[in-house]
Amino acid sequence: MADGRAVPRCGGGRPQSRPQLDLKFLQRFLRIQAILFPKWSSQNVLMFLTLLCITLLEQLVIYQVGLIPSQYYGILGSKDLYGFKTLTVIALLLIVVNSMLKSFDQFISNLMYVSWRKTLTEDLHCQYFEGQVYYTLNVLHEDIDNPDQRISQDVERFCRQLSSMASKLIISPFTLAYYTYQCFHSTGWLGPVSIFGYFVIGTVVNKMLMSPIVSKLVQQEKLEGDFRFKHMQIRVNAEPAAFYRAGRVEHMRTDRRLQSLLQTQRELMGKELCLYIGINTFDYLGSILSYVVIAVPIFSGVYGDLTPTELSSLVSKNAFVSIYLISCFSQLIDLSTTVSDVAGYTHRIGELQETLLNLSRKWKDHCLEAKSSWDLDKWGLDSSRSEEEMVPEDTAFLLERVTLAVPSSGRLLIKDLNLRISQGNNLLIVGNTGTGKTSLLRVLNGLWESTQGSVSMLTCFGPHGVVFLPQRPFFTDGTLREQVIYPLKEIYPLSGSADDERILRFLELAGLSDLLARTGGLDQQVDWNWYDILSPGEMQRLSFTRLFYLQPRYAVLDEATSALTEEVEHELYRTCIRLGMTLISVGHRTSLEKFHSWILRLCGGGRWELTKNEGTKCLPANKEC
Ligand SMILES: Nc1ncnc2c1ncn2[C@@H]1O[C@H](COP(=O)(O)OP(=O)(O)OP(=O)(O)O)[C@@H](O)[C@H]1O
Repeated sequence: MADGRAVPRCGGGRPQSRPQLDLKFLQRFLRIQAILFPKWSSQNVLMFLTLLCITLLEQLVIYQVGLIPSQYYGILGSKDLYGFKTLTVIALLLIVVNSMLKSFDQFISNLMYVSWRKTLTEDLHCQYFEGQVYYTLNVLHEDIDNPDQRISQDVERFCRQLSSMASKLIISPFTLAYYTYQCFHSTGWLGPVSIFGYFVIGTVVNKMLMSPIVSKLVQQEKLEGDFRFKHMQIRVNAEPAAFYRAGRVEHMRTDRRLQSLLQTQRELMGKELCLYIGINTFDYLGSILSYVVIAVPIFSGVYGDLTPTELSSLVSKNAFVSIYLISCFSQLIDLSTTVSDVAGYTHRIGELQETLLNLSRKWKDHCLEAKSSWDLDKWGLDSSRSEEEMVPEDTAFLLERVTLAVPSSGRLLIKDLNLRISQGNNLLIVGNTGTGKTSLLRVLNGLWESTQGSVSMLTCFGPHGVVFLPQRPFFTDGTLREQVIYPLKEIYPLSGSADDERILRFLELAGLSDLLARTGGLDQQVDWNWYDILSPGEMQRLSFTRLFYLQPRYAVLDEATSALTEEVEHELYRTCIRLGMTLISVGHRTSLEKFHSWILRLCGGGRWELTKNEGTKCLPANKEC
């Protein structure tokens, strides 16, 4: 049996279409935007307007700062001391205002980043934690890799990059419109048309250069997740690895993942190099284009009647507006690397959203079909069940001709199983390794679907219904009380000292009285990992304390005493029965048989045998077992 430190695999990843800057990207991007901006709330509008005002002011100040050098030339040339002092004061003021505006611009972008990250992550969490979606995604589903990394790191980077572009994107329509008008005013249609044409060419070239970057970035993020997962695996399994003296082999395997990540990063950099060359070429060609725009009317004789002085002043004026218009476009083109990053993260988040949506839809359909109480949000407090749904009163599970196979390989585990689990009829499930004992419990729990037949759970989860103790004990971070009452969020049904007394009594019954001294109290915050400080036996005892506390009508125990002695097992089982629980156990020890009135033996290949504990009672279809 694995201990609770085992972590799920990072996901294989079925081949997906190559992520590109295509329609799929646009769909995914717009879907994310719909989450970030569900409506124009007052907060969103205020943030947008503030950022717009700041960036507009910034542009104005930058323009004024840009004029200062030429004013200095004039003042110094005419040796105007008063003018020099005044201009210096103005320059200092403008610099202070400019730096403040820039800082506020950055500050607001950062606020937007936090707000977007919150909104997007919470939205993903809603779907991820709905029903058993996180289980299906991490344990059964292989469509996408590293969902944890997508929710944490990819969302973070997406929001960071998007916020860094925000102010430039917000201001660009205004500056483009203003300088296009100015350019048209100075150069006629030739200036704006040639600059816009140049921008279109630059965009097309950049798009071609960006597409391979997007797919490489998506690949790099997957390898980044796999590398981090490897470290997490070592972190949570440090002790077993150390027992094996596995440092060298783990070093080699971790390095292998690192090498593969670095190789992809190098390839990504190679592709980015082409994009950088494209961007820089566009920037420098743009500066020449402004003079080409001016040169055409000069050489075609449009300004033939102007004197050289008039012509140079006209050139200077026209060059300024066209250079500025080109620089507005260049700034947009310079965003190409950020846009390709955003596109990569958009694909990864989009894939996750689609998978989550798909799984949560399936889960809802499954719940509707099963008409069961598998909705854990109503944990133990399910009052929505109608009278008819509760019948038969004493039945917890009803299985009719259930066939069960391994989801990934389709290997047959159980065929045509009929079973009614009712109050007072304790059932022991036995069988060789891999015959499907835990899988049957997964089906009872609703984690796996049966291939054929119907499975009905006619009770709810929690104190009034059924509690599962999984094969791997699970502990969350938190106090001793939080471990005992898990997964209830607050104490139930008693409060205050009465609840404390119950917990202390059950800790004693489970043989864990000393744990209270170790933690320093029920509500003492502990900074340790429960898996590191408890032995496997203690973990199982603590799981039983939880069971005693919740005191359900039905307890499903998957090898829950495998790390304990037969005497301790005897005591724990006796306590469960004294507390009125009906037990469904999976186990290998014959010592367990005396607590169960029925024994279901799984024989592999779909065969099974159900016997009353005093004498064997084989069902005809399976009597060859
Ligand atoms: N998430 C999974 N994906 C694919 N196959 C799985 C998964 N979980 C279990 N299996 C396979 O299903 C089969 C039945 O597993 P199950 O855990 O039910 O065995 P078991 O009878 O409880 O064994 P044990 O006595 O060792 O606990 C095994 O062959 C196992 O490898």
